[in-house]
Amino acid sequence: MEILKTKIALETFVSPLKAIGKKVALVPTMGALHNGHISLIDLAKQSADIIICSIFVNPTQFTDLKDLEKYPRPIEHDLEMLKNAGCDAVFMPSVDEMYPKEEHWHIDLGPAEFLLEGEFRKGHYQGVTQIVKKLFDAVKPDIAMFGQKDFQQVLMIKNMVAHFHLPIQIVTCPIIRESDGLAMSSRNIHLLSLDRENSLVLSKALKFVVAHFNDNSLRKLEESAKALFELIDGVELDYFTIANGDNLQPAQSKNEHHLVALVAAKVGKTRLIDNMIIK
Ligand SMILES: Nc1ncnc2c1ncn2[C@@H]1O[C@H](COP(=O)(O)OP(=O)(O)OP(=O)(O)O)[C@@H](O)[C@H]1O
Ligand SMILES: CC(C)(CO)[C@@H](O)C(=O)[O-]
Ligand code: BAL
Repeated sequence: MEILKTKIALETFVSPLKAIGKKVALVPTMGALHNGHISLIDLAKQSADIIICSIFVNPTQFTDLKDLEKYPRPIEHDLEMLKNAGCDAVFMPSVDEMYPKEEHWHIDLGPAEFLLEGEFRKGHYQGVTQIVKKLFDAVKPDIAMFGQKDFQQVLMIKNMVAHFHLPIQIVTCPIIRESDGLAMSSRNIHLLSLDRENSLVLSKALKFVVAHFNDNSLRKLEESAKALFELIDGVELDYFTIANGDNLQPAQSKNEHHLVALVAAKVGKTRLIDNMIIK
């Protein structure tokens, strides 16, 4: 597995492969890898010849400095996991490599930018699309894999790709969960034992809404889900919503084509997100 730290090294690796017609997949990550990330690598292998994983903790998408400072960075373990998964190359640039000079970035991502995560992490999706565009420019992949766990992120990245007319296929990969239902996430490492137990309320509330979808109105379902959070000390709900899966506006009718339940909550000091597609 190649370890590439500069854009020049990346280009030297990838250009000859593209020149002979190899299909290149990019799996962007911030490291602290788990089986959710590995599932993205596995799916990439099914649709491309060369798999490149990027590891970069992108400062411009963090709205909370403490969150950035304590983001886990177990790089040796990550490299071992990627090698075992059959990844061809890892792109792990420094902050200076990706941001050599101060720059302004602002693109129109549509009204969904300001909802949900965009409301609680203001400017987050400008930072995410800024770095993903840089990664796309550096790798020039044919296809890029993203997790459904970051549902809104996939929507924002698709909007960015449309904005720049990039010829890149964006694939949404299913959420990988622990056996008790908790969605795998790099930040789960911060959950102390009681928090770990309490964290199950996210997936339980989502499952409740999916299971009882036909029994009640949308607003009643949301109320019942929210009530589950009130029962637990040490969990602070940011939002629980049933939304239109195409634009993330609160769903107005059960007849809408795509519906998704989305949740974000602070469990102890750790903020978690999760979602389940209803239809
Ligand atoms: N449980 C999961 N199942 C499938 N994909 C996942 C899962 N967790 C993360 N991903 C995807 O992996 C990619 C990289 O995510 P990232 O490195 O931020 O990891 P993470 O676990 O989401 O970390 P955190 O949410 O704590 O930042 C993203 O596209 C993300 O959606
Ligand atoms: C897509 C991404 C790698 C951009 O930094 C990040 O937001 C993530 O890990 O989901
Ligand atoms: N997985 C999304 C990246 C972030 O939380 O910043």
